[in-house]
Amino acid sequence: MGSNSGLDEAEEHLLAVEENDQIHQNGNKSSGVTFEIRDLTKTSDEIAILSKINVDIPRRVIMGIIGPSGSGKSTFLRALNRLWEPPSSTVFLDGEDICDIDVLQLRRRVGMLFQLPVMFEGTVADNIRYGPQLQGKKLSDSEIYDLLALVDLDSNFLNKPARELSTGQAQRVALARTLANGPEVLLLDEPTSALDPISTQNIEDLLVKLKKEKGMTIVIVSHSIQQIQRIADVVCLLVNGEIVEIVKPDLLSEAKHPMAIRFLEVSS
Ligand SMILES: Nc1ncnc2c1ncn2[C@@H]1O[C@H](COP(=O)(O)OP(=O)(O)OP(=O)(O)O)[C@@H](O)[C@H]1O
Repeated sequence: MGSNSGLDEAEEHLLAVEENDQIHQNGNKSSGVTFEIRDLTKTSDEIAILSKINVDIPRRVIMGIIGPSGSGKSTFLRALNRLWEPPSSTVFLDGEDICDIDVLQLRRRVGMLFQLPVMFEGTVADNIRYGPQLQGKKLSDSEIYDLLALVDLDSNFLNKPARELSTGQAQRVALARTLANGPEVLLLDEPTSALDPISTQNIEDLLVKLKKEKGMTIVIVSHSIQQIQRIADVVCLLVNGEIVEIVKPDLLSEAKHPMAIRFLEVSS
């Protein structure tokens, strides 16, 4: 399925997600597509890492990306904010080729969170102030309180040394730091794989809240099919650099690609 042919049903599903009333009610922007990805291909030493990826990521949805190790999930995610530079005219954000967008501007609009949060020197407040400061904007304490509240941390965290946080707390501060830039899109690469179940649930609840209350578009790579089924509206299954299925998470068991079936069998 190199060119993702035969995905008509999935495209219909994506349109249905997009048409969802709740999605229309949130945020100020008109509904539609956040990312359009057209024939996104990457090869290394003649091996296809991404192979003719064609997919639209609708606004205000959580899209889960799953697939076997080495199938290209992180590479795909990194292409969306140019941590890996995609070929021009393959990834469009709000209709604009991302290669034509200033890279710092793009990364403010498309924030990213990794598996392990990296805290900068200084306090939690210093970390959260960092991004806006680069744009010459100084966040007030009350703006930082609001961001901390959004990630369910109380105001006592403001002056804590960031390096003394637990991994779960640090991941939430990393999320607040990303949100301080006011992104439209969040990319998450296995954001909870280093966290305990309660911290994991906190982050999952937060992502759903950010989609519903802030109208954000979220793309999350996860090794946990259960996690994707809990929070995603739509899921892409990547195998050998190809999208072989785009389905509603509760229909994953109906995947038809042999590698997809094998992956789902061993993952559930
Ligand atoms: N910079 C690079 N240069 C060459 N090959 C790379 C590079 N980055 C990744 N790869 C290769 O591309 C393939 C896809 O890697 P990627 O990290 O995107 O997979 P993944 O699905 O995220 O894997 P995992 O689930 O193990 O994190 C792998 O075979 C990897 O070795």
